[in-house]
Amino acid sequence: MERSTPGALLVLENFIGGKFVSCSSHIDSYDPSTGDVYCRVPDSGGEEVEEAVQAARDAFPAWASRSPADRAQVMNRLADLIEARLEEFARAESKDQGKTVTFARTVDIPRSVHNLRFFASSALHHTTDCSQMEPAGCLNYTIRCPVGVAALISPWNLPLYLLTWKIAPAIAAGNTVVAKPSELTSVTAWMMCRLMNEAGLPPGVVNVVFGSGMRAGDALVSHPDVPLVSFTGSTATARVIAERSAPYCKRLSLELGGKNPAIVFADADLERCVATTVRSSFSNQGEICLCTSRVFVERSVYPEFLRRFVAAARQWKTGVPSDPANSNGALVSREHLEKVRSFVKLAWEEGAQVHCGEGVDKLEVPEQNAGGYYMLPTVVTGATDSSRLMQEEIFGPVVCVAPFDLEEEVILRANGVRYGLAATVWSRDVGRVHRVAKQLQAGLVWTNCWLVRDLNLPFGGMKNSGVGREGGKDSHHFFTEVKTVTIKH
Ligand SMILES: NC(=O)c1ccc[n+]([C@@H]2O[C@H](COP(=O)([O-])OP(=O)(O)OC[C@H]3O[C@@H](n4cnc5c(N)ncnc54)[C@H](O)[C@@H]3O)[C@@H](O)[C@H]2O)c1
Ligand SMILES: N/C(=C\C=C\C=O)C(=O)O
Repeated sequence: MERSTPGALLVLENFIGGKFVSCSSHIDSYDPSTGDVYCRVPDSGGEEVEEAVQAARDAFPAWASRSPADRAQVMNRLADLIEARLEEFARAESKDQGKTVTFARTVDIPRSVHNLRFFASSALHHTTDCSQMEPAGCLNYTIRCPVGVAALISPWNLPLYLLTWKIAPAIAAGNTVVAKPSELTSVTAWMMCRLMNEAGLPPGVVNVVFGSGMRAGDALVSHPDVPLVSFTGSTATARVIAERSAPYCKRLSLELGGKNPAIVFADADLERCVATTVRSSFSNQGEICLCTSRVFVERSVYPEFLRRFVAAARQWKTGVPSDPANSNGALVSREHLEKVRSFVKLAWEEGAQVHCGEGVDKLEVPEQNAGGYYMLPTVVTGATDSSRLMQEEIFGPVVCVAPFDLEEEVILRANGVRYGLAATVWSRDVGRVHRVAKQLQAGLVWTNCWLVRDLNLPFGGMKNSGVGREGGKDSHHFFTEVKTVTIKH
């Protein structure tokens, strides 16, 4: 059972039309590092969503008619205000999500600031198409217009980072939005709302409705006045959203789960490869959609890789999120911890080998954190390609390692899952890198690195990992309608 913290709890309110509006019912939110309730999140439903959509509709004409430069100025002010409170945001993100303060301070919050600045600036540089038709004497050109009220739904793993990844391109293009963050991690979105008026954002341009997917989320995606939904989350939820949106033919962007392979060829720089693969497998407790979940290693270097990898995984310290010595904090919730643990249990039951972590090493946390949702980085070998461990998204600090013999074989095995989000290839042979990258079914392929991101380039997944792409031009296209104008001169 979760324990309850005595004393005053943080109580969040919805942000609608530039004002905080209280809600009559709430959902408890837990501090994953202790298991204590520390915050109450509005349990919004149809009524609150209706109010927010109305506010966004009212604000749309004026915001859409502002120049991109004008909109960029407001967005940059919001970025500055968040940046000035970086430490406060980082600590709140850590307490809400379980991640280390170091990770929030160096990744989540700087990246949220960057999202706002990047999309503010990139909106100033988009061009449209133009063509002349001779001898008809016609000039054709395109115009891009904002779509209207955008529904933005985000998950719990990178709360402010993924929310700003959607809010920034949506409002930069002139849309107004109703956002719904995950009910598990709502605090930094609420903190950002507290800065919106000061940044000069007109009331109703950004509205945030907090609550569960089943109530607030469902009301939002099925609202007839919301023509566009950008969703990041699980594939299962995406299917429900697609069904609920279908009667209205809504425009959808779906950024979903992954089962990302890393492929290590014998000529790889093993030292760098091991260090980066430990990071790609376990960063943020393995709770990043881009985390490595399956590592295929060419047989001649497999024993050496495994020895070094297990040793490095043991060095990836797990514990209290505020301690700078720790690389990992706690998983987001008790339910999620149990789910991730169940995969390791399955590994034991199926006769796979667990080399370190869960069930092998001892995790030590102070007495006051005993109720927290901690789990050590866990390395498994001997799982078959068709096993649930090798097929299903685990989304926690568990990685499977397996040997391979041939290039063609490993491509087939890497592609042999329903997902297709990201892959990593380790080799010094440029020809091979190009050949393999081309054949991998993944929206992103990193070679000799991981998580290097240029926001100008498309981001998204193939197969069950998503529909559409976001980033730079792709986000601009998603958040605008294009129209062709023909003039006979
Ligand atoms: N591809 C990416 O960019 C990316 C990034 C981060 C996370 N993810 C994926 O997200 C998943 C983990 O996040 P999660 O557990 O929060 O996902 P989730 O699908 O359970 O929830 C995501 C969001 O959708 C809302 N939601 C749930 N049911 C809904 C419904 N019926 N209608 C509308 N909204 C609903 C939730 O409240 C939450 O805000 C993993 O699968 C992970 O891979 C993908
Ligand atoms: N959207 C991005 C990352 C998503 C991570 C998922 O957990 C990004 O880097 O732009």
